[in-house]
Amino acid sequence: MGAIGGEELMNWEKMEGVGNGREEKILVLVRLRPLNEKEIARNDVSDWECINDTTVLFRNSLQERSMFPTAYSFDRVFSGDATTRQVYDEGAKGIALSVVSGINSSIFAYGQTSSGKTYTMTGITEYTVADIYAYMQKHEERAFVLKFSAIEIYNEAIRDLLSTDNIPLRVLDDPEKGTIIEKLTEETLRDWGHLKQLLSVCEAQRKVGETSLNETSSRSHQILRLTIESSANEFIGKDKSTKLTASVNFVDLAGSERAAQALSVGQRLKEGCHINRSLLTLSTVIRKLSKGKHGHVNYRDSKLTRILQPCLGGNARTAIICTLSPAREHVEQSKNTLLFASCAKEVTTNAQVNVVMSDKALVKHLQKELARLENELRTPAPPDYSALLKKKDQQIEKLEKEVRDLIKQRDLAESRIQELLQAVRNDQVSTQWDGRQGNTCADEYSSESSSTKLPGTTRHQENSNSPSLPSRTLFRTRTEEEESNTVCKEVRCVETDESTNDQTAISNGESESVSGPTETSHLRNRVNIGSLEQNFQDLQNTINSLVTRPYGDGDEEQEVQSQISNPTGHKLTKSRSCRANLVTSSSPPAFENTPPNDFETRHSARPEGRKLWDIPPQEYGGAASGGLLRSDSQSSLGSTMLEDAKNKTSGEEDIPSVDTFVAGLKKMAKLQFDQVNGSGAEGDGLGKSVKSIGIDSMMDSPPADWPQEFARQQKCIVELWQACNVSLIHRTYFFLLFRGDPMDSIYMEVEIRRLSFLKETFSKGNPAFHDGHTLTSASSIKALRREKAMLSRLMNKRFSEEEKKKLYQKWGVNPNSKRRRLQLIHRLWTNTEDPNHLQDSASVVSKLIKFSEQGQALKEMFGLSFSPPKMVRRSLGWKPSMSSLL
Ligand SMILES: Nc1ncnc2c1ncn2[C@@H]1O[C@H](COP(=O)(O)OP(=O)(O)OP(=O)(O)O)[C@@H](O)[C@H]1O
Repeated sequence: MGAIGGEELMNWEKMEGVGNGREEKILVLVRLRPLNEKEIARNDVSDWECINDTTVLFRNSLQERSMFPTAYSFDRVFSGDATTRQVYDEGAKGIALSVVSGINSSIFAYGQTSSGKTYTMTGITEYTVADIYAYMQKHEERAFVLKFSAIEIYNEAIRDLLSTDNIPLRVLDDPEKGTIIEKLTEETLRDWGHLKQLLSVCEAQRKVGETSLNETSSRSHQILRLTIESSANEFIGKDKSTKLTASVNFVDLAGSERAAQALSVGQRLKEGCHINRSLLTLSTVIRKLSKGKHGHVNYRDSKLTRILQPCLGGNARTAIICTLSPAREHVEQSKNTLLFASCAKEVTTNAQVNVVMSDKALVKHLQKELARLENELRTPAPPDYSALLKKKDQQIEKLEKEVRDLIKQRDLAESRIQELLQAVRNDQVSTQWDGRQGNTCADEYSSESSSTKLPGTTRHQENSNSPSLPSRTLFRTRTEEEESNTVCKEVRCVETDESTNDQTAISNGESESVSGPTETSHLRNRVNIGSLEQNFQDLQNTINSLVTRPYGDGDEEQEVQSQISNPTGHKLTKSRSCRANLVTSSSPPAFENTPPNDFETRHSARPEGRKLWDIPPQEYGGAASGGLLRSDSQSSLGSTMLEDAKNKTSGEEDIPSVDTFVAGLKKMAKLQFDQVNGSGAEGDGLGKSVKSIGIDSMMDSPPADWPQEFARQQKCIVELWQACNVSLIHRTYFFLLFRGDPMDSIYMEVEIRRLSFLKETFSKGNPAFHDGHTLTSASSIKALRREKAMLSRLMNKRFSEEEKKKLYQKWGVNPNSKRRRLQLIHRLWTNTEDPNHLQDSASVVSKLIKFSEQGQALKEMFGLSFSPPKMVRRSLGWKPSMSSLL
């Protein structure tokens, strides 16, 4: 038995330059076994030849596949006549004996079944242990403790080979020790004889079975672990005592096999599957590690790799002995083994000397470290004052700027408060003045008992053909002076004449329309309230920004806020018309508990039991783009085509349906019809203004030069659409439905007047009120932008790639640009001069919203077409046909 001396070991370490935490590659040895008796008996020949100490050659004597031999190089190769002693001495010894220097080490045997793994590992284990004992004997100055444990992994279950229990053991992750096996027996060795006895126990316990390739085939992976702890005798029990501790693993893997070759069935087949699977995981781990330690390595995919993780790229020195069978029938398996060996030689490990300090030594070391740190703290490095000063200066400068900005904002807020107060005073004065006139909105609310016949009724009374309207009185139930000194009026409108049969005027939730001074005054009040709301909103925005400032002066903020919330010492309460603006407010406004009045109870504008801020914005008329108005009621008119249009347009993409559009048109026409007849509803700034700019002309028959007039009106409408940011879908519906028929004149007129009013209102920066919701220039732009985005999303659904390509080309859009679909939509309806552009725009949008272009047919379906008016009387000529529509 060869022995190793301490000096020899130390020399070897110096020579190799390892053991101090440097990386080294796994040592890969290849051992070719000689042909066995069976193989010789069947005249098998070996195609493998070790041409030198490091190269093995595959020489295919049959030359079936390649004319040329293949050479494989490794750290060391051993031919069939090499002994295990040679393999140990010239290969594995250096690695195995690192353990005595406190370095973990592992020796693996890898190869196909019957290639000689167990044969080799038995010898290697024996020689290593013998050398370790020899080393211990030569180093009496150190005290050694040897511990031994042994496991086998059989069918993915871990078994303690030193225990007769067959209970599988669990693998655990210990934060300090890493992967450990729970309840594993670890025997402290008494002597070499004791170890020999334990090794024979393991051999007896290990699962071995007969296969056609190996009579004593190992059916499990075996890991024998020898742990050596050593410390110098002179320091034992003393402060300076340190201990070296390391383990050497002897790993005899189960052999890879082909079920067909091993003729495996039943239990053997099952074993073979587990063996091959865990070996595959080992190969994968090795392959990944051979490419560098980047990314995830699947150690946890098998118990084998999980337990051997430190040996594979961790804190250990590792040698792998790859065993080959020379027989021709095993060529493929041998090549696979060499492939594994080639990968393994690229894997690096990082072995370190494992020094364990005694508790006393550790305390001493820590005390020393603590003293060093305390010393550092006592004499800190001088700070960089100039850099600190510079930083402080910058902070001061920033804060000064913030203060200047805040002062500016405070001044602005103060001036807005003044403006608001002035506006409120003016409003009060005008209300009082209007009250004296007896014809104003304030007058309408002035007395519960008085019943005043309105001047606006005169016209109807003159007209004997029209039914006379009932006299109505609108009255105010409370004012700010009378009740809560509110700045905005809390008003409600009720009919005094409950007995009247005429409910038409209020059936839409609208108030009575009157002309003359009453109308003017009411309108002025509305405008005043509208601009007050705007002021209030602006003011609130300013307040919000002031309140959220990070460096605000608390007193200043409070002062501003108290001025805003109580500028006249009164509590600010918004009128009902202000409520929509308060929907976004986080706290409920002061009228939260105001019960619905008679008017609201009877009409759906404010559902009972439901607060106004609970109502979703769309119920106020969500399409605030000056175009389509949403209608809850769906037209019963329709055919398959209409239904189709409805289903396709009002569904998934939230496209207003064509009947919603038609309902809006009809409503508008009805409103204007009522205006002209004096029986209509008011309460809508838009309707009133339309009337005030001369609705009567609508009753004229279409002019003789109607085609020219139609072109002029259409151009005018298209320009107004653009100016008022009208919905593209509205434009498309309108454009496709009204194509120049003389009967279109009424709708054309209505559209022009509506849009002219909107344009004028927007140009003054005022909001327009319509159908219970507020339209502003900004809100219409926003809504249009939303609609364009929605249409652009539909491009992919409605057009094929080819069609889209053509469209991009036609509309001058770069087909490669990122936002090409939106760019295209943005180009639609922009050129108001070019009829082709308009027609093309309508075509694109109609396809996107799946709207049929059969305008005339649809018009008839919706009842938008009517007989040419009989112009008997200017004021009545179109009324019968119009009535039939409404
Ligand atoms: N180098 C060698 N010289 C002489 N005989 C050998 C050599 N290697 C292996 N043998 C013999 O070959 C047979 C199979 O060897 P061994 O059991 O070690 O193979 P194995 O690779 O461990 O197989 P398995 O994976 O099936 O357990 C044994 O009888 C063994 O004695």
